[in-house]
Amino acid sequence: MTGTEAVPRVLGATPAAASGPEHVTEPVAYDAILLAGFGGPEGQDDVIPFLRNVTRGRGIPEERLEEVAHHYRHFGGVSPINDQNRELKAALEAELASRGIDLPVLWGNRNWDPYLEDALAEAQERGFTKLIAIATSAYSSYSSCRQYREDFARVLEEKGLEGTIQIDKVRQFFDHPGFVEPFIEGVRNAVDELRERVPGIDPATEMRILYSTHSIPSTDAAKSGPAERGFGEGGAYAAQHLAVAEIVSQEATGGVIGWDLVYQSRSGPPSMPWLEPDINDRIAELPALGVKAVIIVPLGFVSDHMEVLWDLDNEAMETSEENGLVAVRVPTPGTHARYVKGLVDLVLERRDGVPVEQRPALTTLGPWYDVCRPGCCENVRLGFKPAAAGLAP
Ligand SMILES: CC1=C(CCC(=O)O)c2cc3nc(cc4[nH]c(cc5[nH]c(cc1n2)c(C)c5CCC(=O)O)c(CCC(=O)O)c4C)C(CCC(=O)O)=C3C
Ligand SMILES: [Fe+2]
Repeated sequence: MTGTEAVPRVLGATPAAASGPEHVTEPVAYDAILLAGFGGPEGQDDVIPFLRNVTRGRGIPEERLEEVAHHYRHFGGVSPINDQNRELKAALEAELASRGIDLPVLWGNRNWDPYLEDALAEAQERGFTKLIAIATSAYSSYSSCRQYREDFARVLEEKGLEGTIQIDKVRQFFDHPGFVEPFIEGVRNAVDELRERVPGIDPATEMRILYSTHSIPSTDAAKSGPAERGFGEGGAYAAQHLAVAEIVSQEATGGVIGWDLVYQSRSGPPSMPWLEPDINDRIAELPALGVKAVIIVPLGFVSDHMEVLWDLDNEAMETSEENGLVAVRVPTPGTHARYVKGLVDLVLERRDGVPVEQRPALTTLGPWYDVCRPGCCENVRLGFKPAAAGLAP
């Protein structure tokens, strides 16, 4: 700490995240923000081509694809994710305007229209050469960080824009207050709601908080984040979720209510290990512990996309009911004012080259890196691919 300002760093600073080549503290004159989304289908005809885009070369079993296609078909073939990103883009533009910041927002997706290619074409047309990307994913792993960076590099290469357009990326923001505070508020509200719905309930013994995130293959998890920091089997991915869950529990309940980190939306062949326990398996164990009500927190997700609507609001809710539990699902950050403000702060942090000591982070793991090391979050199954926004090898 420099002592200039009280930064809300609940657990104090950690040497591992201290200033180094992974943090950029030189100001950069960015031309625009690149909002990089996942993308989703917007009609029945889009469903299969979209799923082909997502799963190309991944070895996802046919039955799993049919199952996921069914989730989309249930909602008319429309994923909510594109509208959520349209709303986020509008909210970012309003926040930027209200703060007098002149940075246009270009939106492009990895897997569906509008594509990253379209956003880059627009950047080229408008003569932009320095973009700061916000990917709609908060944690470190292949799927939630590196895959975005590889796609930036691929599109720049395909368009012959390497060396002309620079794409930087804001740090993974899992422990930024703008991302975490909406969850704290959501858990507080959920506790109040459950007290009303289950009169006389004892939160300490009869409530449980389940922090849920996307399962990923165990090999991807082990490779998430820099190996040097020794995060163990679950890698930075599991460590980050555990640290954020701890903070949310402390801030929202004083640590009184018991909690677990659980996983959802497993894919891949059954023979391949993915992170566990599955949320539904954990829910089924809770009645035997005396639990009567469960608070489901979609801690791994920035908005209410398909995995939240289907796997939590449908499946996990049904499992809770079957097990005689009252359940509440907490909102995702979505377009919460604190989240939107936080994303703009993350952009300014890079534009202005804010010293690391002044960057807010609520866990000892962060503030996370601006530029990743060469092998960070590499996918061992798919092999090495070049990635933008990284340190030179
Ligand atoms: C960590 C993670 C996030 C980040 C969490 C976050 O920050 O949001 C995320 C986000 C998303 N994943 C999404 C959709 C899909 N993901 C799939 C497949 C996979 N996801 C994986 C992981 C993640 N995925 C993995 C390891 C696979 C296996 C294939 C592979 O190794 O790459 C498949 C194929 C079918 C299947 O296998 O399930 C689909 C359709 C959507 C759009 C939802 C909508 O339309 O609303 C979003 C935002
Ligand atoms: Fe996914």
